Amino acid sequence: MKKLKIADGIHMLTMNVEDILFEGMWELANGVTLNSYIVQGEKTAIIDGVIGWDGVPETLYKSLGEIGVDPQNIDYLIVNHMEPDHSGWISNFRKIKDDFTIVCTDKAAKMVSSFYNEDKIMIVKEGDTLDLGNGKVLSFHPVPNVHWPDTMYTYESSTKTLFSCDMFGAFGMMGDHVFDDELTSEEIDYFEAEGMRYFSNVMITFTTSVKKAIEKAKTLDVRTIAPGHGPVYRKNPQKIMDDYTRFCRYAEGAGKNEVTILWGSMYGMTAKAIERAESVLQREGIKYSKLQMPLESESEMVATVFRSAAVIVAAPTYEYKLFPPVAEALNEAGRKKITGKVAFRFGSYGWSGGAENELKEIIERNKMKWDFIDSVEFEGAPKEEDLKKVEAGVLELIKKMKEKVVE
Ligand SMILES: Cc1cc2nc3c(=O)[nH]c(=O)nc-3n(C[C@H](O)[C@H](O)[C@H](O)COP(=O)(O)O)c2cc1C
Repeated sequence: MKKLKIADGIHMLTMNVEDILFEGMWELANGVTLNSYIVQGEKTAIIDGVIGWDGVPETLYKSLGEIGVDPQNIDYLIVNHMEPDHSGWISNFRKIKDDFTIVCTDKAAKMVSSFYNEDKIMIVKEGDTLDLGNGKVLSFHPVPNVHWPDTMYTYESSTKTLFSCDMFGAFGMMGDHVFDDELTSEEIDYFEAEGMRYFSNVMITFTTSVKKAIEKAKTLDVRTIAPGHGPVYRKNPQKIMDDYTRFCRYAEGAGKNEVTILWGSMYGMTAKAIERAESVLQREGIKYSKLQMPLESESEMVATVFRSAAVIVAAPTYEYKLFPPVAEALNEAGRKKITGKVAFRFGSYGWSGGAENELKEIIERNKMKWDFIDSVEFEGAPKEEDLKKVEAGVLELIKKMKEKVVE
C-alpha cells in the first residue's frame, strides 16, 4: 500500500489489485487501484476504504500509523458509496474501535445497516457540511445512480478537493506516478484507455446519471479530483471531466476513428470474407481491432466496441440463429447500453440462414438503435461477387462512421 500527501492534512492510501474478477466478472488485463483518503482537522475522517479485497486490516492500520494517524482517533467513516470494494473494511474496523460515526446518504445508510449491521450513522443530504476543525470542512453532494443509488461526492472546501469515489475513476494499476502532473505521455494514454475500459465495464449503464454528476462537479469549485480508482487530478481536473463527457458520447454512438470486427467462424467460411474486409480497412488507412468470440475477454470486448465509431459483425448461422458467442457479445453490449453505433454484418449459412433474424431481435430487444447498413449473407464459401458486396459494405460503413468520430 502506498501513502501520499495530497495537501496539508489530507493523505491518500492506495493499493494495486490484480488477478481479480472485478464485480465478480470483469477480467482486468491491467488490474485496478483502490484509493482511500484521510482528512485530518481536529477530528479525523477516512473517506472510503481499501481493504475489502486483501482482508488484512493490519496493512491499513500500519499504513495509517505511517502517516501519523492512530486508527483509534478516526472519528468519521465517510461512505461515498456502499459497494464493498470501498466499504468492505468497516467490519474489520469495528473490531478495533467502537465509537465512530458513519457518514453517508439515506440510501447508503439502509445498506450499511443491512450489510454490516451498523447503526451509528449520520445521514447527509445535498450541501450538508461537517466541520472537522483546523479549517477542514467537508460537504456532501449526492450523485445518485453513479453507480449505485447511494452514491455521493465529498468535497473539502479549504483545498477544493473533490473525493469522487467511482465517478472519474479508471482501471489500471499505478506505478510510482499517482498525480496527473507526474504521468508520462505513455501513462496518460494508458489511463485514458483504462478509463474507457472502466467506464464501459462499470459506468456506462448509468450514462444519464453520469452526465448529471459531471454537471454537479462543475458547480463545485474543484482544484483536485481524487477518485476511488486511478490517478488523482490536481494539475488539470478538467481533463478527466472532459474525458467522461466524451465517454458519455461514446455510449450514445460516437467513437474513436476505429472499427471493431466482432467475429466468430466455425469452419472458416465467414473468415474468408473477413480477410477482404480487413484488406479494405487497411487500404483506407482505418485502424481496427479484431475480436474473435468467444476467445476475447468480456471486459476487452465491451471496451473495444464502446470506443469504436463503427462495428463489423461477422458471424454465420448456427441452428437457425446467429453464431452464439457473437450473439452473446452483442447481448452484453446491449445490456451495457452501448447504443447508436454504425454497423455492418456479413456471414455464411448452409441452407436456411436465420442469423439475420436473431441479430435484428437482439438489437431491438436491447433498444440499441445501431444503424446497420444492408447485410451480406452468402451460401457456403463466399464467391467473388459476395466479396465485392462485402467490400462495398465496408466502404459504406467507413463513410458513415466519419460522422460519428469524436477523438
Ligand atoms: C452446428 C451447426 C449448426 C448449423 N446450423 C445451420 C442452420 O440452422 N442454418 C443454416 O443455414 N446453416 C447452418 N449451419 C451451417 C453453417 O452456417 C455453415 O457451415 C457456414 O458456412 C458456417 O460458416 P463458418 O465456417 O464461418 O462458421 C450450421 C452449421 C453447424 C456446424
